[in-house]
Amino acid sequence: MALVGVRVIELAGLAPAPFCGMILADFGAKVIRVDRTKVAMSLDTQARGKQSVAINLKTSEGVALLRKLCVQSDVVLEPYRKGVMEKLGLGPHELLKENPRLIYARLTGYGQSGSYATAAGHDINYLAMSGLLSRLGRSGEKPYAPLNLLADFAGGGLTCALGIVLALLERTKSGKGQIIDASMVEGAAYVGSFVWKSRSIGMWDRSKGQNMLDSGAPFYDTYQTSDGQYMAVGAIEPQFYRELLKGLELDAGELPPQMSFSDWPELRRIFTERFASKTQADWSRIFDGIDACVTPVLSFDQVSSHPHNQERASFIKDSSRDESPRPAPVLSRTPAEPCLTPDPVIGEHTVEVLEEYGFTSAEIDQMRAAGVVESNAVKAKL
Ligand SMILES: CCCCCCCCCCCC[C@H](C)C(=O)SCCNC(=O)CCNC(=O)[C@H](O)C(C)(C)COP(=O)(O)OP(=O)(O)OC[C@H]1O[C@@H](n2cnc3c(N)ncnc32)[C@H](O)[C@@H]1OP(=O)(O)O
Repeated sequence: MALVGVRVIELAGLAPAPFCGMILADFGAKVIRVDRTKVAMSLDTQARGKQSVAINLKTSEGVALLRKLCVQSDVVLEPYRKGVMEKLGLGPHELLKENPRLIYARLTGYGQSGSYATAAGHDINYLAMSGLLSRLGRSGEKPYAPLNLLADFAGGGLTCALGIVLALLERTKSGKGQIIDASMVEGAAYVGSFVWKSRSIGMWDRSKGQNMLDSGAPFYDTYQTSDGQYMAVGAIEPQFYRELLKGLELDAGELPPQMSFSDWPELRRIFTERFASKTQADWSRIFDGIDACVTPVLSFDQVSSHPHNQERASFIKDSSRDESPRPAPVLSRTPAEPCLTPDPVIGEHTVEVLEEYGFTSAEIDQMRAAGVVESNAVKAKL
């Protein structure tokens, strides 16, 4: 795997940093999540392949321990509000002094500077501040956040993982680490570069929900089928649009032109009526093999049994038979090998990791007795 040999210390966070850590683990990094002590259970649902060490950072010994782990690693990934790590004496400048090769990734909403830097927030706030949220949603309706995918994951976790991999690559030349300031506002805005930059060709001249790709166009939308399912239509180019009409058994000569904005409501009405006349399975059969850019909107239950996804093994099952997406993209020589065993319980690997980082059994026992660290065994399932 591409990242074998890379050691990552991930401070436990809510959603974006865990995803970033999981990407690194999927591609071979050893990712050690630092959890709090005295916590009933972890909220990290993206812990695949990680180890867990539980440290009480409200003790000076806990902070000293974390410092040792960080300076003997390649990457630190921290998801806290600006200033939290500095308050602990674990800011990047201190740690980089001890380990100049360290890559110190800071994944926050607003970044490390600016007047919002210390403000709390969540995906929807970051998306709002990126400008993108103002463009999302149907015409005449309020802006709509597409789950917490854009800021937390695309602009946050994924962009931060890119930053870490870039810094690792650069380190092979310079021998030096660096600090990564990953702001989810900026990451989301960057993911939205197409929207920003395609304004110059008039793609977004109309208001929200009335443009080609924001649910304005009838040929780029979803339609309900007679069994209450949906089909997705993305027939933008004229040759695919022609095939769409063919599949729907509509006569182009009797319809308004594809690009006539004023006729879009009427076209949508016709498509809606047509799609409502057959089931999703019927439409899938009709459009399979036609280059019309029409596909079923698959539910989580349907997705892994769809022949295409099955043929590519795009979804995997872990040892509990829980299904999730296989890591992407696929690398030809060094693909990801996602761990299929259960996620770690908090403190499951405390002893193992501390031993690996050079602590003696006596030191570990002493820290456990003093409540600096906690180690927990996996409960047997009856
Ligand atoms: C009913 C509610 C249940 C909740 C269930 C939740 C289920 C999961 C749902 C996921 C939802 C995801 C949502 C939509 C998101 O958008 S997640 C993205 C959130 N934003 C970010 O990550 C941006 C960067 N982070 C932040 O801005 C802030 O961390 C935050 C998310 C607003 C949370 O703020 P807050 O709780 O005040 O924490 P922070 O200021 O970061 O300080 C953390 C404090 O914790 C301490 N800490 C850390 N590790 C340890 C440890 N091992 N042991 C002891 N203490 C620890 C730190 O030292 C720090 O303490 P202090 O400096 O406050 O004294």
